[in-house]
Amino acid sequence: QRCLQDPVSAYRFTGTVCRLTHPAAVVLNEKTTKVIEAAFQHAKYPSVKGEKSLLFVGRVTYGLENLEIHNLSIGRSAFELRAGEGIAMEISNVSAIFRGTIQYGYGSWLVNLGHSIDFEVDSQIDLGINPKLYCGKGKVAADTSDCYLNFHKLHLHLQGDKEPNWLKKLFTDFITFTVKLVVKGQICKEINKVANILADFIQDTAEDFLSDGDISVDIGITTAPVITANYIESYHKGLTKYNKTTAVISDSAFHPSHLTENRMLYFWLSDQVLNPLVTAAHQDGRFQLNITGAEITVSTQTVTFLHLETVLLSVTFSENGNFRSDASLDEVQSEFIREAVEKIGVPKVLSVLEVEITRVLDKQGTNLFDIENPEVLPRDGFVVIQMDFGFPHHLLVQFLKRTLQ
Ligand SMILES: CCCCCCCC/C=C\CCCCCCCC(=O)O[C@H]1CC[C@@]2(C)C(=CC[C@H]3[C@@H]4CC[C@H]([C@H](C)CCCC(C)C)[C@@]4(C)CC[C@@H]32)C1
Repeated sequence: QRCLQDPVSAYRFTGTVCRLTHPAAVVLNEKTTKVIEAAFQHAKYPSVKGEKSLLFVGRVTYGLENLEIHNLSIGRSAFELRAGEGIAMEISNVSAIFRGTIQYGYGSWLVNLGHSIDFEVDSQIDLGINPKLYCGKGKVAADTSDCYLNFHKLHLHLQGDKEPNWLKKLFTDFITFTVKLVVKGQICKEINKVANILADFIQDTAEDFLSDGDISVDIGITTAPVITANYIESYHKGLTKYNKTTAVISDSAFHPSHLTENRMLYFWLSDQVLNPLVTAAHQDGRFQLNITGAEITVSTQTVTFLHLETVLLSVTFSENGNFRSDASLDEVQSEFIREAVEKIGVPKVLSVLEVEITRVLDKQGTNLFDIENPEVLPRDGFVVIQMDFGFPHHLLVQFLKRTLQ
């Protein structure tokens, strides 16, 4: 299913929503300088060659090779969420030294001369990027083509400055113009690559988190993310896949008012995501539980439990949380089952479910995230999971390793 243009109509097919508020973006932004550093260092600077014909005199050839970046340091990064537009980012006080080799020569019908010297350019740059988020191949993608570099300082040093001044004068403009052009082109291209690797990394991590064994969840997006001054919000299918069957969602009805803005990270999950997920887990034998040996007294009868599972399978819970039996049972049996379920079954199942959910969360690596005060809020037709978090350093290392592959 392709991305729907209109978010409101897309909400019907949206099983899960992720809202990242401004405080969360502040935490992520603290790592931006590391991401930008990776982009500068990972950029490849192509060689540049040119020649200029001089009438009746001959032609001058020149080229820039082996351009490398050294002594990179990134100042500070500031950002702003621009409603309905995107993210405005300013990375200031980027200082770096570019080193390379300049080839120059003179040729005519009479003589050909050539020489090369090493140069160093000491630079101070301010970087501006305005990422826009869009729907790219079913995932959130970033367009950072609105990218510019302001060079505050660009001092050229030729090899030991042993060369004559005329050479420096002749080539200073060429070298500084070419370094500006090559560096801007390569850095902005690298940043776009890194931004999309980051977006993919986050979505792949979320998809991996929701997959275990034969059960997986398709969190492809249903429409482009929405950006307000306070948050970034993405809309995902949330379709459970199990045994070659994929769940269907047609009217899950998300509304932005379902979420607040005082926590860092929100996940909105429709019951139409949770029900197929729990059903698949049950069919996959994840929730088998035998309770034997327990005794209860109903009226004057004491019955020993042999298999509560048998009793539970014949009991379903009604909408308001009370239970009703499937089969028509007489009064004593019905009371017996009520006691059995409420006094033994539910506490026992909850204690086991708590352990099982914690095991799954740990197995999926949740414990590796610095999650603070997570809350699970069941609502009518959906569940909200909200939390604060610290950005774990190991996650940045994992991401940068993927960037530098
Ligand atoms: C019991 C308590 C424990 C609970 C533990 C969690 C339980 C969760 C349960 C269910 C979860 C189910 C829902 C999962 C759906 C998640 C889908 C999901 O993965 O949603 C993500 C979609 C992409 C994105 C919008 C996002 C987050 C960050 C965004 C990125 C931030 C910066 C990125 C810029 C492009 C970087 C620019 C800087 C660069 C140097 C130029 C940006 C904006 C790209 C997009 C992502 C959320």
